[in-house]
Amino acid sequence: MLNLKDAGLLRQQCYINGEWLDADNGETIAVTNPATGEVLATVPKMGVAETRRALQAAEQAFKQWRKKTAKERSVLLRKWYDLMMAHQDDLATLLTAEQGKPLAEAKGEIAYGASYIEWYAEEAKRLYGDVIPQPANDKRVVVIKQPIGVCAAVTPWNFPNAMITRKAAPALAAGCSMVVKPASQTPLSALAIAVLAERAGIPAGVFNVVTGSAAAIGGELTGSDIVKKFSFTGSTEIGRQLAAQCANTIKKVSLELGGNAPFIVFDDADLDAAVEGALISKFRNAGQTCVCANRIYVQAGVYDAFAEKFAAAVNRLQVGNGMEAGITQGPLIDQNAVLKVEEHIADAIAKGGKVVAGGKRHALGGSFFEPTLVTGVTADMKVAREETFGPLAPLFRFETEEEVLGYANDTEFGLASYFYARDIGRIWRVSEGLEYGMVGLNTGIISNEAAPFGGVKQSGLGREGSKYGIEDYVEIKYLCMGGIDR
Ligand SMILES: NC(=O)c1ccc[n+]([C@@H]2O[C@H](COP(=O)([O-])OP(=O)(O)OC[C@H]3O[C@@H](n4cnc5c(N)ncnc54)[C@H](O)[C@@H]3O)[C@@H](O)[C@H]2O)c1
Ligand SMILES: O=C[C@H](O)CS(=O)(=O)O
Repeated sequence: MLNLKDAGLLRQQCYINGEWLDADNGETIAVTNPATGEVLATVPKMGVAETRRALQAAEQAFKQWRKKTAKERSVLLRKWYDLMMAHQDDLATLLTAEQGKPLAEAKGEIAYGASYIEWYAEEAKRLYGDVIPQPANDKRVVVIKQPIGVCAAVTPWNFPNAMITRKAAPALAAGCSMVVKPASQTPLSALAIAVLAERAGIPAGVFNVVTGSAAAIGGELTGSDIVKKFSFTGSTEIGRQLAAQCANTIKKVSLELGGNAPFIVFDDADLDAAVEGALISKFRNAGQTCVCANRIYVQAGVYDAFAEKFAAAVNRLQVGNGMEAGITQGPLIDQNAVLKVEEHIADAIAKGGKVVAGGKRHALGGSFFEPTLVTGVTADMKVAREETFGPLAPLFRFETEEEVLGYANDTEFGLASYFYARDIGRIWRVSEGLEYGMVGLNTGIISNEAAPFGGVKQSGLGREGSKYGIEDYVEIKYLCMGGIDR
């Protein structure tokens, strides 16, 4: 079982209005370790009634939470951050156990998730309004920002800590309260975040976690008029559905959805740096991140050299249980994820692709899969249009800058993109030409709390992180004062 220094971080109940509760009917959902298949714990299978009570608690708590000064909220968020970092090892152990990523990556996610709480503990005090030069001498115009109200969040399994704090931190900093539904595969990280919120002194009802039936809970979160802001991170398919469910109550909606990131290597790139960047962008979390390189385009003049170097690097990846030292790739989340990777590999081979590394399920069995590199990939293959969300690196060859920009932008997605080059003119032309919310230039890792993370096209709406990320949690109101000249 889990060897936690602080056993209190492992919770098997939901956190609603400051209480730890079972489902009304006592039903539970098992949480399993994707590396071993063992059952780690169970969590409540809650539904509409419990979710409604959580929203009512959040509504009541909002009334007092919004009245705290920004500085008072900032102090509590900072305590939450300090506790998260103090318990980084235990939180990482819980995360690796339920999600599978290597422990080093899990520790990195805890620090990354905590950094959003740290950032918004500071940003809370800088949520400024405006004084607008009066349009007439008898008037004065002032803009103020007020918390939007009760917020709801639905989050994915691949980053079970950071995808929650990236929403809860700006929400609470702005003076809002929140109800979170984590993915059923990875609820333990969410409940541990709630433990630390409670210990930090964040008042009952301000932060709530409900686990259970996604459709039932999601239906209440998107349908209830108590919820003024709905934030979703997950697939584009589900995001469309939930955004539509929010329409009846005209909620403010933010969506962090699927990606299909191009990773472009030009012939003036630093090839070793490009190999390093492609490796981490593609294989972080076993390829299960929304910003993973999904298509790797290499200019013809350096294609063979890059392919050789990259194949050697892919073959050095170590597959195994993320709890073990030296492991750099854990299991995929489930068998469906394995089937998706196999489907993309088979399709690529059938249409002329060549497997030069990996290519099949790992000898460890279960949902372990060999890190895979396929060359000779073309635009007619599934891997060019669909998000693989697994350890498959497809190499495409291109000749010109104009050609590769056309390939890169030929998708309904627009989240992350990457390219390696050193010519300053090319850097500006390609950066401005890529139709994505984020561009990684000579780096494969772009995510941080100071930057506005988000996508365009069908990769989402809104931004998370940075000064921009808190704006989705406030309403702007202007005061027009007359009679000033009397
Ligand atoms: N843009 C980003 O920041 C970002 C971050 C992480 C993951 N993602 C995307 O998420 C996907 C993988 O995550 P996933 O498999 O958890 O996605 P998913 O859409 O299947 O599930 C996401 C969340 O939605 C819930 N959900 C599913 N169906 C629902 C319904 N009918 N009603 C209410 N809730 C429902 C799930 O329980 C989970 O909590 C990938 O497409 C990935 O690109 C995007
Ligand atoms: O998978 C989606 C996450 O947003 C990835 S990241 O850790 O923020 O880059």
